[in-house]
Amino acid sequence: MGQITYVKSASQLICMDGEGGPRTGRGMSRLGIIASGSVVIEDGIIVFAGSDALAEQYLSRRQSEAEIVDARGKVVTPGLVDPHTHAIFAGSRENELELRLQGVKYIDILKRGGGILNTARSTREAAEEELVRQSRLRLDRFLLHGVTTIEAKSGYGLTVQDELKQLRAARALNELHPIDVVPTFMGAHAVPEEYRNNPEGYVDLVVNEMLPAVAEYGLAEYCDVFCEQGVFNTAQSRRILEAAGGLGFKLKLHADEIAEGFGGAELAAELGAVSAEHLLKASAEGVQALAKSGTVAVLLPGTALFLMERPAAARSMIEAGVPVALSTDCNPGSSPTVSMPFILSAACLTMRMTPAEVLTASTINAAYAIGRGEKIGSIEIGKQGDLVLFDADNYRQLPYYYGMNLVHTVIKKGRVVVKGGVLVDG
Ligand SMILES: N=CN[C@@H](CCC(=O)O)C(=O)O
Ligand SMILES: [Zn+2]
Repeated sequence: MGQITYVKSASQLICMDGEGGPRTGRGMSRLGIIASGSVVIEDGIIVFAGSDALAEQYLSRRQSEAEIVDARGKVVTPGLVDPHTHAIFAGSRENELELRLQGVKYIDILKRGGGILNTARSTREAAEEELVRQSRLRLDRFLLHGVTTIEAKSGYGLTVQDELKQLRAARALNELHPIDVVPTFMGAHAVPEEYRNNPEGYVDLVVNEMLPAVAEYGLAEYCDVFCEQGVFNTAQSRRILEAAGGLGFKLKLHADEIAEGFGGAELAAELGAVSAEHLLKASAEGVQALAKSGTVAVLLPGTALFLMERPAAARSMIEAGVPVALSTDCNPGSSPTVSMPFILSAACLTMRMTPAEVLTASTINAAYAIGRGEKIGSIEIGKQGDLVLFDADNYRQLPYYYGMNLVHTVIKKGRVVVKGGVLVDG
């Protein structure tokens, strides 16, 4: 008999069950709510989800003692999934907030050698253990905000050795922390200072040395590129992503964040990328292309807010049939937050997504954005036992109480890792 966790009598159990594949259109509003619902997890896997009465019947047939988690008065959702982070880094950049408040543009800070290049300096300087130490604290904070899986990109090393170091840190954290970390190689995050006058030379390095090394050590599942005016153009992005695809990486793209009509969404769709991310300035054609290719749009309303920019056109994307996911974009420059609950509020308030849509976008659709839709993102038999218990009467309160953390309990693979809003030791 296995280890059983019995999450008992939630006022609302948000199952997100029933459909294979990421949700689109009206499907994003179907939450699969069970009032007075319970979940049974055995050896980390969900073995029952349904009404309290049926849960009692189910458990009466089992011999094992169950650890009971009282969910009365709580909303229970799948563990939140953050499908776009740059969470493995050293240092911080609060000085840039003040620069931007004075009117300096984010991209101009990068062009002056700050921004991503600033974090690249501190990340290169940090020993691997120090990188793990600083990032681990960030992962603890993610967990306290109900996040049980994150994607994490490299891209603050920008040399072969430092990119590998960052990805090894991600792997170490995946092993030592309850949060699952899905690694993405993003050597093409910025052109480092030593290649300032030879950007093509840096693209050669990414293609000929970094990608093969990352593949050889099995350090990343995805490859991503910052496809943007003044960073990597569409031809360079295509070259890198095609090489990555040839080595077996799945693809992501930072697309259409800053420049209007740069063609990032179109490129992501054409290359069959799993996700296209940011999309603040995506063209109408680009949005149609994403709908056709089934590429998940990972939207980052916190970043738009923090950069004081107009957010992505989530409503048009949902109407066009694009599967939409949400993310913090946790990074030290454009979005220094780990709070998915805040992102849910921001998505409602700045992009007019509904409370039901933002829950779908931060669970099942976010799981599909990182290729984990069959394993996490919903409360269904056979899926991983990752759950969050919120101190709320109903799911609409989650984005409503903005800027508040209502997370009470977090369960990862059947184990209680946050209780009463506090990390559980061990
Ligand atoms: N835009 C590119 N990359 C990150 C920001 C990284 C940074 O500023 O350190 C983003 O997704 O927002
Ligand atoms: Zn990003």
